[in-house]
Amino acid sequence: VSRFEGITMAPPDPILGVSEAFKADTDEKKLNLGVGAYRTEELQPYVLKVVEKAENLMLERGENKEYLPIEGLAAFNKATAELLFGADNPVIKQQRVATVQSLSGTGSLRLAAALIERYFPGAKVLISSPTWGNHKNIFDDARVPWSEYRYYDPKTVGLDFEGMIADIKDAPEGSFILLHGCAHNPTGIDPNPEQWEKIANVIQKKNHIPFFDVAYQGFASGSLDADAGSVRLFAARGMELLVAQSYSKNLGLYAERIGAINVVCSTADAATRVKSQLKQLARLMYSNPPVHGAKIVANIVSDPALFNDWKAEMEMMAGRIKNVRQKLNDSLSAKDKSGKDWSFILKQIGMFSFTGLSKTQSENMTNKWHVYMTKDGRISLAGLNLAKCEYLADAIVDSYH
Ligand SMILES: Cc1[nH+]cc(COP(=O)(O)O)c(/C=N/[C@@H](CC(=O)O)C(=O)O)c1O
Repeated sequence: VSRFEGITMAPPDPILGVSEAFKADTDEKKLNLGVGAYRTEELQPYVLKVVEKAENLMLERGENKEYLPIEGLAAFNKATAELLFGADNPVIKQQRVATVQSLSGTGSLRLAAALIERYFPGAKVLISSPTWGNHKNIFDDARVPWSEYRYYDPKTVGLDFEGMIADIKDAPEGSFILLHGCAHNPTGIDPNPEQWEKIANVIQKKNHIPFFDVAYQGFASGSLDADAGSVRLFAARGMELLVAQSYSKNLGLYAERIGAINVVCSTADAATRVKSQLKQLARLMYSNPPVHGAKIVANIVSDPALFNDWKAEMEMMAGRIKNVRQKLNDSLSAKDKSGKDWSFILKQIGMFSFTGLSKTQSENMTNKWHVYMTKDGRISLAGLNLAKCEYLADAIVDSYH
């Protein structure tokens, strides 16, 4: 008998497991609205043209495969912090940001969780209810206790702002508050500027530490600067904060695993010490990060023409999703005789729509209509095209009532 007999079968991942089930489905009507990955109108994965251009330049230049430093490619770390805060931001000028390239958003969150576990014993993280399916796994594995703050209000299909503020206020002083910088996953509902101000007030008042997860900068609104607004608002108040970044969605570098963890400290000296400890933790986890994605980002951001190409493609991707939102809303309004208001589909931002479909109804979408989505009722509009909106609307109306 095997020595590994005691290892049981793990359940499929709530998000990535949906793609596996989709692939196994042979019905040609099938739709994959599970994983948050951009697809074209032809429902094909998309390699941004600006990425191909950057890679061709890199091939011509010839790149060695030497280890990167533990903290990653210096040119990338500079570019990623400037993209997030703006090159002329005081936190950049005063060298108060500790930036470490890591394995995309997930790796950055996990590295930050290890730092919290090691240097903030007993501190807990507050995460939104609902939130991205992997947040809880990451903090559980790092043995960082978490609890939830109210976020989604099913009655209004909007933000439960009062509940959010109350829960953040009630948290033990010095808690880490995990915030989605833009394009909240899975709800697609973001606080408005006034609400961000109030969120910053309560966090400052309670001496909490803001911890942003920025996985969609530029992808939500099409503008890199607009989507960094919440982070920059908190930084402008002189708050110390953490930000995990990802280039999976906004630059389509999903499989390159390129991202970063940024820790804004009140002094440059503290930032230096924080960076040194993040390096210790990275070394024992994966030693050093992959070079290819870092060079793509650094080459694009440092070349004005490529940078402009990227901005144009981000606007194109964000625009396609907005078109799909409009068409789906129109199809639902035309087909659903119940008078239900579907306009929340237009108000939500980013690649997801939180439909309010229950677990059972979501399962009906898959079993009867071959529409693949996560069991929390989230659909990724990035996996939808105009031609399929009618079909999806039929599936939703059938499943809803
Ligand atoms: C909010 C958020 N944060 C971090 C990540 C991590 O992505 P990375 O590729 O590690 O940078 C994702 C990915 N979200 C999509 C894919 C996934 O679940 O991994 C999703 O929600 O479908 C997020 O939606």
